[in-house]
Amino acid sequence: MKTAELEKYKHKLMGLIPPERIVKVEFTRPSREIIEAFMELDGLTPTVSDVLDSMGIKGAISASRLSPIITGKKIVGPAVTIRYIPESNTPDHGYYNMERAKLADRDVYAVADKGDVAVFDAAALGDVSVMGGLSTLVAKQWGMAGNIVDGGVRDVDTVRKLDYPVWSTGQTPITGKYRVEAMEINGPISIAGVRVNPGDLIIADDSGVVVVPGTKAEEVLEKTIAATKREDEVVRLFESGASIEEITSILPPSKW
Ligand SMILES: O=C([O-])CC(=O)C(=O)O
Ligand SMILES: [Mg+2]
Repeated sequence: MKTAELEKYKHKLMGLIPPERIVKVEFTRPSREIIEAFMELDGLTPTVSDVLDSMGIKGAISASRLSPIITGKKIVGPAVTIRYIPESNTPDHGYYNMERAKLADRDVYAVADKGDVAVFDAAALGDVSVMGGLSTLVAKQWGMAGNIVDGGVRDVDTVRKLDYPVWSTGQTPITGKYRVEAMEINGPISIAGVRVNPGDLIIADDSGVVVVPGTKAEEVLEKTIAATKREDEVVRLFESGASIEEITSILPPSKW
């Protein structure tokens, strides 16, 4: 990216990644209204996962694959992305030659808007960290909604103390410094086999993570509200002792 376009972010960028590896800083995000409407719903990721199934979209990832570091959290926000690949040298080279580490997490927060979700494609290297306590402090301070890390996270106690929502492949003491290299900010990435473009809507809770294509966010919201209402009605009918005929009549057969 041209340095001129990054001028606006100059006061926050730490220069952790060469500027030409920042693909874009402007892109369309789902509106605040859509995000808030999703946030109000209970049982969120399972219902959205069903809706994506019905629309033929691959977007859901289980919590056993990307696990919440703090349970009981729910986040909804537009994705900003960062992609890592492994270094070929062992870390000794980096330490011995006092090389600069190639983690760029704080630069992805620097080009994000408040309420964005930082999504890390770290090649599913769960034993190697691409963020920790310092990273969490910066992300929280700058108003990120949370992080989704297909890779490792360390300083887990600090992440919990700062009460910042993070889902990850692994938790580890082993740093990614000199083990991985940040290749791109805000390009398309994949996490757990699911594609993420910047501006896609990320939804995460205790059941897992779903990725909703940005352009489909409104349609998915409408369908999710309708499905949630149907399920709430089933619960109400069960609790009020309604007949099985009555209950099954309001749900599509696929629900059973
Ligand atoms: O080395 C790392 O993985 C990053 C780290 O500890 C931090 O952000 O505090
Ligand atoms: Mg640390």
